[in-house]
Amino acid sequence: MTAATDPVKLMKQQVGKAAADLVKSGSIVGLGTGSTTAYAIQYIGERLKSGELKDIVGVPTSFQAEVLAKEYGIPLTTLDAINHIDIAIDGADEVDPQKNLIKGGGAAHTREKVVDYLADQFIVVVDAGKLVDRLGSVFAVPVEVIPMAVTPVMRAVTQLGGKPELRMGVKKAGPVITDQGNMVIDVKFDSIDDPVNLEKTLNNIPGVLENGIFVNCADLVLIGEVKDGQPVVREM
Ligand SMILES: O=C[C@H](O)[C@H](O)[C@H](O)COP(=O)(O)O
Repeated sequence: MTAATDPVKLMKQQVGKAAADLVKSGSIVGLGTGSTTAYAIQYIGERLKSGELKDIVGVPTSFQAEVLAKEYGIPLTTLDAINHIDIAIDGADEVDPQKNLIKGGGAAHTREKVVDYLADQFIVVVDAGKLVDRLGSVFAVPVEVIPMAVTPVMRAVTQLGGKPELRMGVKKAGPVITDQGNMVIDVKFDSIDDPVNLEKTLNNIPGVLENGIFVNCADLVLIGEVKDGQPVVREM
């Protein structure tokens, strides 16, 4: 693995590697999405290539994860072909002290939620900048919406006290389109006091497919930090 030099990249790389080290031979592995998980996927591939790891099969949570897994030689499967997932490794945009998460900065939270909740062990990999006292402090909640329902869903989340913004593409005119062909509304709340209920309330709005609040799901949160110029990984 090429060493990263940027401190944030270094933290992501170290924490991704630490999670990849927890994967055992013979496992079915949920492969998350994002820049941190990308390092875990890379390192799982390197362990497979070196023969240290054998008989791994991955379940990708996005087109990005699928492409990376193929690049690093990780065989893939689908949920139709398996009856469980041993371990899932995935990033997050915010993590609170109860290990509740906001995910979906890469618009992949719908498939991630399916895979991460199915896993016997779900490991979250983040750099220290993702830790918050209360969900919603910094990040908006990504809400995947079917295209014809964007306007009524924006109205409904405004009535709940949120400030909605349709996520727009970068280097692409128009809105971001998810792997499912839908759109994403980022909803900023001043404060999320009850993530358990907000997750359900958002998903009950007609036209919403899934939102990025993950509660009671993470088993282990690994945090990458740089201390005295050295990358370290600690458990939450
Ligand atoms: O949709 C994307 C995912 O939920 C990511 O896992 C999340 O946004 C964290 O990504 P990153 O590791 O790039 O910060």
